[in-house]
Amino acid sequence: MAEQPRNGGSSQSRALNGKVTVVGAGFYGSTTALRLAEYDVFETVVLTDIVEGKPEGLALDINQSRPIEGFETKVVGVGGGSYEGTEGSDVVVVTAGVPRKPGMSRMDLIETNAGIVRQVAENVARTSPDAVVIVVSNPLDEMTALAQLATGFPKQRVMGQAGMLDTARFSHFVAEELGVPVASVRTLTLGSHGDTMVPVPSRCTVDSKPLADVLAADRIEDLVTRTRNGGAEVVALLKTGSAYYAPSAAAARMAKAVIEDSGAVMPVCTWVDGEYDISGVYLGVEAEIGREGVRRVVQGDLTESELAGLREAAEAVRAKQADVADL
Ligand SMILES: NC(=O)C1=CN([C@@H]2O[C@H](COP(=O)(O)OP(=O)(O)OC[C@H]3O[C@@H](n4cnc5c(N)ncnc54)[C@H](O)[C@@H]3O)[C@@H](O)[C@H]2O)C=CC1
Ligand SMILES: CC(=O)C(=O)O
Repeated sequence: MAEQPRNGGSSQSRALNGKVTVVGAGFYGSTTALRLAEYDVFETVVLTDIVEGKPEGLALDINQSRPIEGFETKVVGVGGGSYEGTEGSDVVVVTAGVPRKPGMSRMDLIETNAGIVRQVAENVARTSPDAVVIVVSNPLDEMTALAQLATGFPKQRVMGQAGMLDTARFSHFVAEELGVPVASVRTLTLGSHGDTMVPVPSRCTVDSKPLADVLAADRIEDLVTRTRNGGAEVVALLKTGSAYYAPSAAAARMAKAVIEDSGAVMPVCTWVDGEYDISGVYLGVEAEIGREGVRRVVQGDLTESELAGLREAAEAVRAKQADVADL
């Protein structure tokens, strides 16, 4: 008997809802589009790029996997920098921009990517004025602030993806270290997607036990450092380009939480206005995500040193975010 598609070939389709546009059909954008299509939640995933042919080809390729994987979401590719077909998107994921090379910091990308993100944001504001925007281009905290300025959207409708990824890396490292299922591990990272990232060991558990009860302090510190350098570790191994499997999983989950209005609480880069006594800055904190973007920032307990780290991160990114308006 021939292999059946995942849905068993049923002609009954589930209710699909809304449109998500992924800007940038590189490694991050194309894997995000694939994950979003495979969720089978959105009606349409639009993949766009300045390059002609690549998004169209990737869309055709993903669509041809529909009978095998059993999803009904359709992917549309739009090249040449056009936004035709993206109009009225509910969610836009901005992956356009250059990735870093070995030895570069995310901040080394700021001038090049600011020009790209500004141009993309202006097009998004014109074509999808009600969208929730999820920025991933680096340097993340600064590009998120720039996208909000350039779209003019309310701050809760523009957020950045970093904390989900950094948290996932931390969880993976803890699970590997202890030889336990990743599902038994809960971790958290806050702060910036850069040197002032704040992994939060006091909020980490393994099978509901505090991490400090199951792992020695010096090993926890090693994993904190490895998490802070998680992106650079992959860049050094790849030699060209940066990570995209874990990053795309993180961005796709955020987009899904928006369209499903799920209220999921996740670490994201969002506008902080008073929480932790920090104000007026885009920063990595936990937030409840729904159809309107960030419903609210969720303030959790932190130790004194973790709180000091978060405030330090806020000051570091505030200074850079103040400059992005001029880029
Ligand atoms: N926030 C995070 O956690 C992470 C962020 N990143 C960042 O995501 C960005 C993309 O990474 P990759 O996909 O690996 O790079 P890539 O080089 O594979 O793809 C970037 C794509 O953007 C396109 N592009 C450039 N200018 C554009 C414009 N004006 N409009 C539309 N498309 C445009 C390029 O043609 C290219 O296809 C980088 O800035 C990278 O640093 C990557 C991983 C994690
Ligand atoms: C590229 C990047 O930001 C990361 O992998 O963390």
